[in-house]
Amino acid sequence: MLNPRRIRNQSFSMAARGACAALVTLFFVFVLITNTSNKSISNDVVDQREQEEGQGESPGESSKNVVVDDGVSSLLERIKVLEDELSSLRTRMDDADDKDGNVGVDAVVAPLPTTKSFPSVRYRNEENRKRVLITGGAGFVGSHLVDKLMLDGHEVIALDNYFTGRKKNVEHWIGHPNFEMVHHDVVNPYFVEVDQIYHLASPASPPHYMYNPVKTIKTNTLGTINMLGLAKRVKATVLLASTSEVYGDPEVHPQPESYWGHVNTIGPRSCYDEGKRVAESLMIAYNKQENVKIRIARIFNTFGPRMHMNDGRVVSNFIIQALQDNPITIYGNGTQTRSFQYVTDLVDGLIKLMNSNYSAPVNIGNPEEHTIGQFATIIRDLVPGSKSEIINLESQQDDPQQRRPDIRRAAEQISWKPQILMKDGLLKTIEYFRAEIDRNKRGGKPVPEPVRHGGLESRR
Ligand SMILES: O=C(O)[C@H]1O[C@H](OP(=O)(O)OP(=O)(O)OC[C@H]2O[C@@H](n3ccc(=O)[nH]c3=O)[C@H](O)[C@@H]2O)[C@H](O)[C@@H](O)[C@@H]1O
Repeated sequence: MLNPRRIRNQSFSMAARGACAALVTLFFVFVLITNTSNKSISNDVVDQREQEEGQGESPGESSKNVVVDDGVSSLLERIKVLEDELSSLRTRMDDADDKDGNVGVDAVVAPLPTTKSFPSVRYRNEENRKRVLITGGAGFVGSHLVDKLMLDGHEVIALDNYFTGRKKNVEHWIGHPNFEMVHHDVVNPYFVEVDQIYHLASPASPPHYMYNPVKTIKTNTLGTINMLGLAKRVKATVLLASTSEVYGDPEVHPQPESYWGHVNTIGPRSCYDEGKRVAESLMIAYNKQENVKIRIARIFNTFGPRMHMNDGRVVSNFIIQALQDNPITIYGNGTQTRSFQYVTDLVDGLIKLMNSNYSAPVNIGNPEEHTIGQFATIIRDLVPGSKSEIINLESQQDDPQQRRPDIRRAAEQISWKPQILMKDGLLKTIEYFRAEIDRNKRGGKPVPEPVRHGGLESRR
């Protein structure tokens, strides 16, 4: 960054140096002319003598003496002016001393910006390096996918409209020659030459997707059409981040991909559930009709670092509550179940699916299932010394009562199964939120209250 004070003092210093140089030059000129004038004066004496001795006067000689005298005095005047100018510049430079008590030009030299360093990435030649587009690339899952693909040596373009994504999640790659962050909303078309498209853009937390249900539907329908249109044009493979929510409040347990689901088309969750169901239909239609290469991942509950503090989902809510000794809020009686996977397992599954030849939907989730009541106790026990009580609040409308993925297809088709135990993932996530809370407190910012379903102002 250019430092205005530094620039100002540099110009003072240049002016001062200029004035000094002028003074020195004038001094030498003065000495030279003075010598010449002395010579002239002594010549005059000789001339006068010669005149007295009867030799003729040279008419120019006496007038030359007058000119020399005038030149000397004007030079002296000029030197005086320059001395004054120099002294005024010195005063102005002293006035510009910085507030830390440092003095003059030396004090205001700010350090130049250092070159940013990046995590080291694998080298790939042109043939093996893919150009990859990730919609929702600055979001919780998207940013972990960016990390994995970048470290693996690919070129990544991340699109995000920053509704729930944050630049902070990918800032460690900004400026890297293989990475590009683009502010763009997928409801508008986007054109770029790529080999693969991971289409993740959409709010995924219930309070976020219920905040603007029309936009949620547009993102999942128009956004998916735009990405499929792009894939068709540039012959890219497109992967849709679908969801376990396509199964609704399931009547089959655990849920295999063959289960059609149980969704309330007019309930508060339908903007997301039906949005993703249409997105899956669009994928299949573009595949059948236009030959677009497609992959469909049905993602089950996922957690990890970079979840938003006000994400509102159960993992972030419970951890933030436990870390601050606030009541842990169970919606309903806590008998509803979920199965939680750590985000790096999900990212591995997405990449394996993308690089497979499999076009039908695949569940990606960890089958380790707990009731929400049990989960509250697990989290509190993992936060040493937490004094949080566990309380029950009103239940959420259409809240799925049981959820657990059948992951046999993932094992068979893409050789994937989760590697991280839920507890190990939770410990990492607790440390992440602990650091976030400390950072907020140090910055004097309030720690956001956990958001309830419908807790964000709905847009009417
Ligand atoms: O985490 C995810 O990956 C999934 O999260 C949500 O689905 P949901 O299972 O309803 O997620 P949460 O809001 O985390 O709720 C899980 C359960 O915890 C309960 N809950 C949540 C928050 C809270 O403070 N207390 C609480 O009891 C909810 O009522 C629900 O029964 C999204 O709708 C899915 O698309 C997404 O895949």
